[in-house]
Amino acid sequence: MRIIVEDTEEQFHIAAALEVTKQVVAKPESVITFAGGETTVGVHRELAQLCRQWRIDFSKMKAFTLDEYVGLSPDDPRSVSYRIRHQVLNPIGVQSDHIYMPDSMAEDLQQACSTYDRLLDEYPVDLEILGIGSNGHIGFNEPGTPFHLDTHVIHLASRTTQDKAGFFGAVGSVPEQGITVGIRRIMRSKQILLLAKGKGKSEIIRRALLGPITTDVPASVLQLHPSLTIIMDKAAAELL
Ligand SMILES: N[C@@H]1[C@@H](O)[C@H](O)[C@@H](COP(=O)(O)O)O[C@@H]1O
Repeated sequence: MRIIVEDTEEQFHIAAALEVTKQVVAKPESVITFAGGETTVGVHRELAQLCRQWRIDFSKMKAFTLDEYVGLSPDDPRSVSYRIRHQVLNPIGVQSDHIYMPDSMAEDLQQACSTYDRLLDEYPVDLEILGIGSNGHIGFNEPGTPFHLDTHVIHLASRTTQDKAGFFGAVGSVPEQGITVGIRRIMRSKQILLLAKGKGKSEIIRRALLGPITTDVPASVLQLHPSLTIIMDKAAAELL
């Protein structure tokens, strides 16, 4: 496990963006999974900036989204897919036919999960970018989710619904379900980049990295990954 702690939020964004850039410079046809949430917004901004500044070619890479709210279309500005495409994938010039997302509008969600798994089988992930929920979730793998699942549909934990209430305007407006790449598949990626910033993540980061490996804290499974990098700001790392 490689741990990088940056003094400021700005340095955190730059360090994380550089990590992604290094991957693409070393292997232009990389397959990368992107995560939504507030943590990655500044990282995506920096990636777009690095791309503009250094003319890095991201056009050969393939991008997957880690999760999505069930019932939100990719054209809905609140969807994970919309935000990731507009924050980062479009600005860095990832080709639209190189962008994959789970079909969270499908009538048959199980089928949508299988389809996504087949795509992920076809394009093994080089770098998985993850945030962490305040309850330890990665993607939408909420506490209690078995480690052996591939892409699946879950009910959001009440803690997650509360955390996302601000973004959606009210608790009642947060979708009840999510579709997410499962932990088994996350663990198959060649490299994992876990990102955390802010004091609000410090306790769960301590439990995830130093506590027992348990489904109660889904991110704790990452301790078992052979190529895990964690980038944090000082506030998120303060209890380590
Ligand atoms: N499912 C997403 C995760 O992919 C994200 O990493 C996490 C942290 O979100 P935030 O960065 O807003 O704290 O929660 C969300 O619900």
